[in-house]
This record gives sequence, structure tokens and C-alpha cells, in this order.
Amino acid sequence: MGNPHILVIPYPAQGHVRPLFELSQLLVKNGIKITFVNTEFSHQRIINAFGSKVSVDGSIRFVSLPDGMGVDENRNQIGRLLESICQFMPMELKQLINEINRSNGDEVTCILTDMSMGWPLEVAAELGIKAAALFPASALSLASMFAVPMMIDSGVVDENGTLLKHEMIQLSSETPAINPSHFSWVCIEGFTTQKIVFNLFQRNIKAIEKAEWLLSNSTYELEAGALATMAPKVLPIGPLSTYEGVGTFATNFWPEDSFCLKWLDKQPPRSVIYVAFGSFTVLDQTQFRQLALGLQHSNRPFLWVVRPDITEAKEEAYPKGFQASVVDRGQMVGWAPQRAVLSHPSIACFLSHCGWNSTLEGVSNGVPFLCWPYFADQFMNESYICEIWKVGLKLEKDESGIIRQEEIKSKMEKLLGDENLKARAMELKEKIRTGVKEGSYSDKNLKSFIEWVKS
Ligand SMILES: O=c1ccn([C@@H]2O[C@H](COP(=O)(O)OP(=O)(O)O[C@H]3O[C@H](CO)[C@@H](O)[C@H](O)[C@H]3O)[C@@H](O)[C@H]2O)c(=O)[nH]1
Repeated sequence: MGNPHILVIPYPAQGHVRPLFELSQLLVKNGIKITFVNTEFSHQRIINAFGSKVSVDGSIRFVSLPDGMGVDENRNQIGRLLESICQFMPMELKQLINEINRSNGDEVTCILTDMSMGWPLEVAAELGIKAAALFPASALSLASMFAVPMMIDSGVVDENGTLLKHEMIQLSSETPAINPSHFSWVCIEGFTTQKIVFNLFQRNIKAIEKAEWLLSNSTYELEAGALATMAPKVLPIGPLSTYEGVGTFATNFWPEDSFCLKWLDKQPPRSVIYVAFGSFTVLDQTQFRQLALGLQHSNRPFLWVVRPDITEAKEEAYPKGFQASVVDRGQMVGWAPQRAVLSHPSIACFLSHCGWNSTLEGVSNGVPFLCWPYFADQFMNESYICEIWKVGLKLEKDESGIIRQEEIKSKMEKLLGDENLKARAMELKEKIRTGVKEGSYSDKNLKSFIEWVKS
């Protein structure tokens, strides 16, 4: 038999490409060949962000497949994107596997897919290739996905995914209660799109049964309760970002501004508010301005990631005079080296949308959170941060649904004055760091997975 060779297939979004790539780096270090399959659209974004100098990591081969959409079509139309991917990509993937297997290189021995997409598992089953899947968000979010059939049976949602009952769902006594209006398909606007996404959910749940390994980018130290509801089916191997030698190379969708690290070097220890909303969140004009004013009136140094598409409004998005008034203590960047930022000694707290990768990166660096969830699983992560781990505070909306500058300023003061909360954040950091050390559950699970890939 030739060398083990895995095709790794992430869902085409920043928060998914990143953890799949992190796992790929760990596999390559163990002598496994990786072909990393982005959509052409994601691949082009990464190339654009890095400049032409990077298309290959040296040990990981990058290839791309069309997602079936037009070059200029809007990929934020989630229903359209998912339908197109499911229609076109299975055939493209089969062709790619054939080409690889016909060439003189190593044959594909395994498919590792993002668990947000079941179709690669169907392709693997059809071609008789072994298959595994990684879920990039929390174990709780995965457990809620597995609970969908039960929710249909108990009348929480109908067979189209429409919400019928608004009561909170408790999957176990050790997990935060889930508000069903935060399920990802329910958060999406429009009945037709909701239905498409919900049907895809159900198709995924069926396809997942075809995978021999279901891996979670989580750890017992963080999510023992949620993982217990899926044991022994789902094995935690995370947080992937905390393993030694795992970098973010060749995963950014935007060019990284590393100058901000030099700026951080000049700030006092534990003084800077880091503000970032991941890759997806869009703030409307009012909300964007309230955030700017909150930062302005906090009178503290801040580093704010203002992605080019974070708000529909452009230059005039900032309140009048804002940039001049914060010039000595505020930095706005298009995309930060977030992991390096969060491990920098001058960071005091993280104002975050609570995406799972950001959550893991924050807690594994002992940084306290101000939580501003926007969509789906981010609300579950907020519950973990504020109610279970108790390492952060929620920002509350007013009656018109806006988080006001006064709320931002007062919660920031409260958070930074809470020594107990900061101590808990440091304790949690130590626990998580122990969780990936040699001999830990995550480490053992990862090693067993590697053995299986090689067998
Ligand atoms: O300036 C920045 C901002 C973000 N990041 C990185 O981008 C990733 C963002 O991931 P995440 O925090 O998970 O946010 P999203 O991009 O919003 O992720 C999507 O995917 C996640 C995993 O499935 C879900 O938890 C989220 O709800 C979903 O929006 C993280 O690794 C960050 O380090 C940077 O490197 N620089």
C-alpha cells in the first residue's frame, strides 16, 4: 500500500477553513500526505490576501474546485451557495480523485470533510474510500444538530424546520439551555432558504453515519457535558489552535496587518481592548457608530478589526471626528493576526462575536470576554462564556435592539474591574493548555485517529 493520503474538504468560510487547516498541519507532521480542497472562490481570496507568493504550504498541496456559482454571484446567499455546492461539487470531487489516482502520486486513501457538509461522505461511500469528519464549532452545537430528529418528533420544529415551540431546549443538565430561535437555519431570513438549509441539515445528519470518525474541535475541559451526550460517537481533539507548531498560514481571506503587533508592544500590559467580529458579521450604520462611540468614550487603548465589509456604510460610517479623537490610542485594521494579538501581554479583554474559533483562541489565552453574539451557535458560546465558565459579560441590547455606547462603556468597566472573573479566565487557560498536552484525552484521540489513517 502507498502512503496515507487525505483529501481535506472545508466548507468555504473563514471559520471553517482555519480549523480544517490546523488539523491538516498536525496530520502532515505525522507523515500523512494532505491535499487541501478549497472552492475556487475561497482559493482566490486566499491567494489575493497573500499575494502571488503563496499557493502551496510546502507539505500541504492546495487544489480548488468550482462551487458551481458565477464568479460575481453573491456567496452570502447561503441557500443558493449550499444548493450549488451540493449539485456541482460531488462530481468535481470524483473527477479530482480519479485524476489523483491515475497520476503517479499517492492514491487518495481517506476523505476528511467538514461536518457542516455531508456530501463528501456520500462520495467517499460511493468510491469505497474511508471517511472521517471534523465539526469546526462547539460540541454543543453539534449535539443540537443531532437532536434535530428528536425536535421534529416532539413538535419543536416541523419537517420544514419552521419553529413551532419557543421553549428553551436542555440537552443535558451540564450544558447551557439552547434557545431554538438561534438554530442556524432559523436565523436565516426567508422561508425558502430556511427550508433549503434545514433539508441540508437532515441530509448531513444521515451522511455523517457514513463517517468512521467524527472529530470535534473541542475538549473535555470545556465541554464535558455536551461531549457526554454524543459519546462514544464523537471524539474531541481540540482546541486545534493550541497544539505546538499549528499556524494560520495560507488560511486568511483578507490580508493580515501585522503592524498592529508592533503597536501592541508599545501599550501597557493588560490595557488594550481587542474588538473583532470574525469573518461574517455585518453591523448596520447605527450599531457601527454606537460601537465606535463606546470605544471613544472608554478612554482606553483599543485595537478594532474593521473588515472592509463589516458595515455597508463606507468612510462616513465613523461618527464625525471619531478618527481624530482616538488617533493616540486607537488602531483600526482590516484583518489582524488574531491569534498573536490574543496572546499579546497588552491585551486586557476581547469584545467578540463569540464565533467558536474566536472563543477557543480567547479562552486558551486567558482573555476575558465582552460578548456580542450575532448569529446561531455564537449565542451558545456566549452562554458558555458568561454562565458556565464565567469568564465574560454579556452586552445587552436596548428596547430597539441596539447595543448602546453607554452599555459598552459600563460593561467594559465592570469586566476590567472584576478580579475574580479575570482569575477564572487565567485558570481556564491553564486547564485548556493541560488538555492538549501529551497523554491528555485530546492528544490520545488525535493519536488514535492518526493510527487509523495510517492503517
Ligand atoms: O482580524 C481577524 C479576525 C478574525 N480572524 C480569525 O478568523 C477566525 C474567525 O473564526 P470564528 O471566530 O469562528 O468566526 P466566524 O468567522 O464568524 O466563524 C463561523 O464559523 C464558526 C465555526 O463553525 C462559527 O462558530 C461561527 O458562528 C461562524 O460565523 C478565527 O480563527 C480568528 O482568529 C483573524 O485571523 N483576524
